[in-house]
Amino acid sequence: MHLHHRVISSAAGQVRACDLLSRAPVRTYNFQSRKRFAIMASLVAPFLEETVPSPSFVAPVAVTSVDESQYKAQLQKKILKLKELFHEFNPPDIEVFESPPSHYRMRAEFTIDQRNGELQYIMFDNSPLPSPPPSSSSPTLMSSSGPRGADEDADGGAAAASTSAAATTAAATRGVGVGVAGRPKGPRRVVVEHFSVASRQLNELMEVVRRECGHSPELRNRLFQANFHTTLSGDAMVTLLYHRKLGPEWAAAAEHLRDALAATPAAAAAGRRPHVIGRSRKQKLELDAGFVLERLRVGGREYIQQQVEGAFSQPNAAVCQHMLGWALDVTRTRPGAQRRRGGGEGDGDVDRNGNGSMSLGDPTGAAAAAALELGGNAGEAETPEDDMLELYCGNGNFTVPLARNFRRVVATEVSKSSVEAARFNLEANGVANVFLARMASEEFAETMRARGSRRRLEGLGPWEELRLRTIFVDPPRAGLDDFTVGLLKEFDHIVYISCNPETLHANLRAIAGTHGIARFAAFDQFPYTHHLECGVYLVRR
Ligand SMILES: C[S@@+](CC[C@H](N)C(=O)[O-])C[C@H]1O[C@@H](n2cnc3c(N)ncnc32)[C@H](O)[C@@H]1O
Repeated sequence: MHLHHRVISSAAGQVRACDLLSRAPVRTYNFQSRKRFAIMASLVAPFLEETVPSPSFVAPVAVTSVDESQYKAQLQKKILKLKELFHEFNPPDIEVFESPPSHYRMRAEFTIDQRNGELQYIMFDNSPLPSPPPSSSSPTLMSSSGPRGADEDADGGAAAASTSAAATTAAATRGVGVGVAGRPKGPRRVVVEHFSVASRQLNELMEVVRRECGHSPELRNRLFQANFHTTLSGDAMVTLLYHRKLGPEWAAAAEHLRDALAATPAAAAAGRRPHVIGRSRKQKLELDAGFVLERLRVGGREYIQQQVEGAFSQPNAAVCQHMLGWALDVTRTRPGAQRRRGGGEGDGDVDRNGNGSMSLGDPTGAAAAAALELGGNAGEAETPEDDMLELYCGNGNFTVPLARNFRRVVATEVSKSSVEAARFNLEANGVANVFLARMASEEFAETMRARGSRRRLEGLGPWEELRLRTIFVDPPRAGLDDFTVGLLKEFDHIVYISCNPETLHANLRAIAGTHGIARFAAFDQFPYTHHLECGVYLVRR
C-alpha cells in the first residue's frame, strides 16, 4: 500500500484506501481468500482507527451552508427514491426519522490553508458541478456530503443541497469557476467560515482555534488539518495535525488554546474543558484525554458513551438517538420476546415533538404512529430468553441499550480502540450480559458456522449453549460479504442498519427468499445530501 494511502473501509473481501491529502478513494484491494482478508482487515484496523476518522467522514464534505426551507422536500424525494429501490421486497411503510435542519453534525474535519497569511478552513467537494440554471445569475454548488464512496449516487438532482457561495462560505475551484458550465478535474476547494450544519459548539470552537492558531506561531507552524468533535453533553475535543515533530513548546501553547476553548459558551455552560490533541507522523500528544463522553437519551434512559478520537462514532447525535430508539423497539417487540405494556419509562423511542418521524405525510406518519403504539411506552422485555449476535458493534453504540432486550449479547468489532471504548461503555452503563470479541466479522462468521474456536472467543462458552436467534449488523458502506450474508440466514430475526441503501439492497436480495421485511426505517443522518441511513428488521418467513 502506498505511503499516502489510508484505509477507509474493509468489508466484503475488499480493503479500500483513500489518498490522505485529497481524501478521495484511490484504490481497492481485493482478497480472494477469506482468511487472507480477515488477516488484512485485522492488520489495517490500526490505520482505520488511528488515521481515518470514520468511513462516513472520509468523503469530501461540502455542505457548507444550506437552505433550510428545502429540507423536508429534499427528504421526501430521498424517501420516494428509497421506496422505488426496495419496492421488489414489498416492505411496510417506511418510518422516517428527520434530522434537525441545521447544527446536526457533531464532528468535522478541515484542511488548513495558511497561504494568504491567515488561517482558513477548507473542505473539498468532489461532486459534479451542475449546469447553471438558465435564468440564474448567482453561482451555486451542488453538494453531496456524508459517506460517499466509489458507488456514489449518480443522480445529481433529488436531494442535493444548493450552497450559496454568497452566504457564509467562499468557494474556489481548481480549473473552473464555480457555477460555470463544465466539470472540474479535481475536487473543489471550499473555504468554510461558518459551518451551519455543524453543532453550535463546533462553530464556537472553530472560531477560537482560528483566532488562537492565527496568533501563535507555535500552534500555526506546519499545521495542515484541524478536526473537531463535539457532543450533546458539552464535552469536546480538537485535534491539530502537523507536518513536524511536536515538543513541549507546542504543549504549552496548546494549554493556552485549551483555556480559550474552555471559555466558549457551550463548554463553559457544561463546565467542561475541551481536550486538545496534537498529531504528527508517529506522534500523538493528548492534553488530558483522547476521547469525549457523550450522553444519549434512549428509551427513557440516559446512556454515557465514550467516543474515541479517530474511531467511528455516529456523526448526527439527534438522529443517532432515533436509531437507537427504533432498534430498541424492534428488538423488544420481536415475535417471541416478552414485554409488558405501560412500563412508563419509554419517552425516547420516537421523538414526538419536532425532529421526529411523523411530519412527512400520511404513510410515514402512520408507520411512526404504529411504532409509537408498539414501543412508545412499553417497558423492556421482562425476562428475555434468547441471545443476540452483533457484528460491527463499534464503541457499543447499539450494544449498550439493546442488551436489556436479550439474555446475552455476543458482539464483535475489528477496531482496537473501538473495542476498548465499547468495554468502557458497557461498564460505565452497568451492562454485564455482553461478550465482546475483537475480531473481523468475516472471521467470526466463519468460526461460528464451523462451530470452531479462537483464542479471542475464550470465555464465550460452548456454541450449543447460546440461543442466538437475532443478528444485528451495522456494516461500513461496502455492506456484507457473501459469507456473512450466508450467516444471516441462520437467524430468525435480523436487524440490519445500513448507511448505503445500494449495498443493503444487494444484500437483501440474497436473503429475500428466507426472510421478509417487517419494519423499515429511514434515518436522515446526512441532510441535504443523497445519503440515507436505513434500518431494516427482517423475520424468517
Ligand atoms: C458503520 S460503523 C458502525 C459502528 C457501530 N455500530 C455504531 O453505531 O457506532 C461500522 C463499524 O464496523 C467496523 N468494521 C469495519 N470493517 C470491519 C470488519 N471487517 N469486521 C468487523 N468490524 C469492521 C468499523 O471499525 C466500524 O466500527
